[in-house]
Amino acid sequence: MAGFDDLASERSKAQFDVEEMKVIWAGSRHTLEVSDRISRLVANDPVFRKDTRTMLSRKDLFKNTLRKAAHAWKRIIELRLSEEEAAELRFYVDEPAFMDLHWGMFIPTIKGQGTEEQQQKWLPLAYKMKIIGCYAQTELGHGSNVQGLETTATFDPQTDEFIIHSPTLTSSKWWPGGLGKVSTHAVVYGRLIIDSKDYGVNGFIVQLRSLDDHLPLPGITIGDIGMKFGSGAYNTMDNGVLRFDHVRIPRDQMLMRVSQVTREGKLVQSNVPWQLVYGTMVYVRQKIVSDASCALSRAVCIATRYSAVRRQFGLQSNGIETQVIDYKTQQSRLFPLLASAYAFRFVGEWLKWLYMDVNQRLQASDFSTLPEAHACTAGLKSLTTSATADGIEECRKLCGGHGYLCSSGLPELFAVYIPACTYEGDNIVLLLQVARFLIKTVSQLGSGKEPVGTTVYMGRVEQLMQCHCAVQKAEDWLKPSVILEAFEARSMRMSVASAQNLAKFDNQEEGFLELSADLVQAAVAHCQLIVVSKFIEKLQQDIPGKGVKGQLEALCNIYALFILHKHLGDFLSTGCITPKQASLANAQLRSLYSQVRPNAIALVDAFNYTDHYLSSVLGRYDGNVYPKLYEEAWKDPLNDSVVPDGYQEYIQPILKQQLRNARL
Ligand SMILES: CCCCCCCCCC/C=C/CCC/C=C/C(=O)SCCNC(=O)CCNC(=O)[C@H](O)C(C)(C)COP(=O)(O)OP(=O)(O)OC[C@H]1O[C@@H](n2cnc3c(N)ncnc32)[C@H](O)[C@@H]1OP(=O)(O)O
Ligand SMILES: Cc1cc2nc3c(=O)[nH]c(=O)nc-3n(C[C@H](O)[C@H](O)[C@H](O)COP(=O)(O)OP(=O)(O)OC[C@H]3O[C@@H](n4cnc5c(N)ncnc54)[C@H](O)[C@@H]3O)c2cc1C
Repeated sequence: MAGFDDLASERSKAQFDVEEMKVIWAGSRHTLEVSDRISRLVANDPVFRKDTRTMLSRKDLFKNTLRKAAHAWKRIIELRLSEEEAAELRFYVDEPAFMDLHWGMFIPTIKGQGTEEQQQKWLPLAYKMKIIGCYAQTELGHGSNVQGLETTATFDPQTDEFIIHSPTLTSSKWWPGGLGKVSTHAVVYGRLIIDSKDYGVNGFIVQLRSLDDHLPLPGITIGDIGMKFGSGAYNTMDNGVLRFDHVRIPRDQMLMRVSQVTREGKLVQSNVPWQLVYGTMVYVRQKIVSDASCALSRAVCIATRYSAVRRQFGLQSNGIETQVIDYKTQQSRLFPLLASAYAFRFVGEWLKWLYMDVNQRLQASDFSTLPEAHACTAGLKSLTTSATADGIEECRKLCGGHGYLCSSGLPELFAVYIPACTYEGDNIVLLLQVARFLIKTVSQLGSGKEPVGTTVYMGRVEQLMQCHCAVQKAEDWLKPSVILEAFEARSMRMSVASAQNLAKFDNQEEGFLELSADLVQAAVAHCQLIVVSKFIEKLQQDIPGKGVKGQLEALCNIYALFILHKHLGDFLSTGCITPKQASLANAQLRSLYSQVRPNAIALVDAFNYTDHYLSSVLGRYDGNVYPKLYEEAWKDPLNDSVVPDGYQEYIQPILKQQLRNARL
């Protein structure tokens, strides 16, 4: 039968060791073992079923999410899961919920911005879930501009308390996940006011609801902000609104790692940079980059499997039609996304390392790498989430009409994923941060301050401003040194051009605003260089398993040449390559697609996703698409009755011409 045979035959064609590729994708044998075991545990538990999600009303959907969250917590305790296993379990439950914010932002904020004493007091309560917390930063009037927040935290020396207040409508907290209906506590960001002086934004731990009856505490108005994009999707989350009317908290509930307020009302600064108040965002952005590869690979797995099952046109000699995956247009849309999923996986792995390294340095009072960590997390979060959101939508189109059905899994994945381009920093706002960092780095060239980390290539400014690409034949594009030089030269030249244009302005801030669209492009070029170079670095490691390295090399080249093709204007206008070299790159790309084609199914099998996680009829491991699509359609509540509700009221009168007669 179509599907079963197609995917089995595809699997038999694979030219590499899929089990070893699974290890590379997971990061290690240990991680593969944990994710494999936990994903199956979730898949086999009926409470974690997902198939009715899009049919439920908001209230039922939300209650169902609460049920799953409680069950997940119960299983974590019963099975004595480690922190790593518990995180995997929440991941595979695959339903945005208050738990994400409690574990993903509230706890990390206390760890990163609380003193030892504060950590000792709050963390045990949070770890045992005796309190549930969220991250309340964004307000109705301000999200991107954190320094523009209006909530105030005024020190009262009489009582040794802070008074938390929302002075305007626009100062209402708006968006925090988990806030609307569940959280008992929040880290609230507000302006620290002492003796009428404004000391800028800081974090404060505030209890919101009673631990006895869950009612809001006096002075607190709280609720959900309403339905969001898509059915199901992110509506499992209670994004909330919160207002304070002179709510008092003890002084020791200001997070005091960065600065402290003494009993006398004096502000004392620590030796750590004030930007650590933004630290949780760096942590979460890093996490979002890793998650981008999960979301993109999930969509790509569905679209690739379905493309091998789906046949259209072109009767072959055996009388069957062509698998759509064999069309070159399908390959040129699908395989760059497959390559991007692997590229984002490896850059995410590297970013995790970078984040851990920065953290260790911070503990030892070395703050030197913080600006680079901020630029990398901001830039890569922006690059990977934008590409993933676009990629999921492309996968939907790659699946034709059936991709538009909820049972394909793609509409919900898209709806859940797209806010990643906005939350944790709007993607354009974040790229402008990268641009500032690049302009600063360029302006310091020649000053004796050598660029470090991901900007080290800028130290070779003279060479990169003049070099000529050495490609003479298509295969030359397979050399990592050639690809790297082209990407470095493009990024260098775009940053230098932006800096030169900026220098023409008397007022730098005005110039930055005027040139911001170009600056964003320079930032994108730099971030794409990081992704390409980290993929190349990954290939320099020892990679065991028959044919595994060869496949990864092909994917790395596809990613790089696809980006080159997509941004050809940049490469040509900066003189990094010639039109002839561009056309050779295109020819090489076509040849790489042919190389990947027989391995495509095995390359998505290496993600090791269960059918439960994919939740897609089109992406089923067994390829049994048509019978299951057919079966799925009959489950729709509209099909509960043969004649629909409303027939007698609305359809019958039309058919019986009662309405027309009434008008005549
Ligand atoms: C179906 C699957 C379901 C499973 C679900 C699983 C999900 C798991 C993933 C997790 C997902 C999360 C759910 C969503 C949660 C969302 C939460 C939020 O959105 S929280 C709110 C986030 N808000 C933002 O990101 C705001 C963005 N704005 C800013 O960060 C700042 O305002 C900024 C940086 C734009 C401007 O800052 P500022 O006004 O201070 O000005 P400057 O630009 O001049 O910066 C001054 C100086 O500081 C440096 N800087 C800035 N930021 C940082 C930083 N974070 N770290 C270090 N340094 C920083 C900047 O470079 C300047 O330096 P200088 O040397 O002076 O140039
Ligand atoms: C699903 C979801 C979950 C969220 N969860 C949380 C949470 O848990 N806690 C929390 O505190 N917040 C949360 N947020 C809020 C989120 O962090 C903000 O929405 C985000 O930071 C963007 O800010 P904004 O909404 O103010 O966008 P705006 O800044 O108003 O953006 C509007 C437009 O203006 C542009 N723009 C803004 N500034 C500039 C500039 N300087 N230069 C050029 N263009 C600019 C943007 O690019 C965008 O196109 C969440 C948001 C969503 C959607």
